[in-house]
Amino acid sequence: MRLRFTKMHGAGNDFVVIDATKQPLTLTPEQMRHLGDRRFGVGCDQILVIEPSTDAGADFRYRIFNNTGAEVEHCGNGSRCFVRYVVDAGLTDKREIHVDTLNRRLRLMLQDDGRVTVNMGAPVFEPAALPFDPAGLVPRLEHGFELWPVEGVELGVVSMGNPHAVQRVADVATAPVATLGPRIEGHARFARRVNAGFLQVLARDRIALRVYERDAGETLACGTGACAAVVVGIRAGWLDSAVEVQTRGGQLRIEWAGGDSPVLMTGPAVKVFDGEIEL
Ligand SMILES: N[C@@H](CCC[C@H](N)C(=O)O)C(=O)O
Repeated sequence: MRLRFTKMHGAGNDFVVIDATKQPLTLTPEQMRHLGDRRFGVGCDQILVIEPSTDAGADFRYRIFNNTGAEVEHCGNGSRCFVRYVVDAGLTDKREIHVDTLNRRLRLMLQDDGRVTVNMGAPVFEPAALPFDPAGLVPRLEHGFELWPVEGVELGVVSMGNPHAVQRVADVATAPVATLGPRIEGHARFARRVNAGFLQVLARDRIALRVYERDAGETLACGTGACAAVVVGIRAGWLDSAVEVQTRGGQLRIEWAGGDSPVLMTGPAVKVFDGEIEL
């Protein structure tokens, strides 16, 4: 099969985007892995498949697969690329788009400067939502927020639709992302594994962040990871309600008013090239 695709990135988190709005497409996990392979395939962190909506309230449905072929619930940087793609491909003339993912409906807005703002929904802090098993652990409370001792560090756990465990570090440049990241990602307390964030507070409105993503390993940016880090930082009393997040691949802006209010994420979405590959 010859497959047409578009390569895109959001702050360096890169995607193979596939338009399945006109005809259904099913790729095997092996085909996904081939697409994701940076030497033998195209190369990407995630694969995004855009489908027609199955619900009257949404404009599209989009599915997200890590480059291992595993389907996941949410991808912040990918959702911005999704909007850029459907607008540039003429699949919609709207600037405010509603899309269904595996477990959330997102509202996304294309800004005049080309950046995209995504209403990411509300964070969920209950350990069961990740799921995270805290049995036998005694958390340290920081401004009333639970930081859980796991692998010798303190983790704030939060679901943004997908699972995140965030730790504060003194310096992201020297943080043990490559060694500790996989240990947290695959820790037995996270039954569906977890994205491991390393957060450095630079000021009350500015952080630096690295994320060791579930399946994909460290990426240049993680949108849901940025949301998770900021909401953990706000709940722990380290951050104000609007924060610039410096990732290794670019800058994201995250806003959260607390409680049940949604997290807003604004950032870039860039097309790299169109291509075709034999699968
Ligand atoms: N890069 C993404 C997150 C992709 C999914 C993640 N690796 C998971 O397994 O949950 C983002 O920008 O949010």
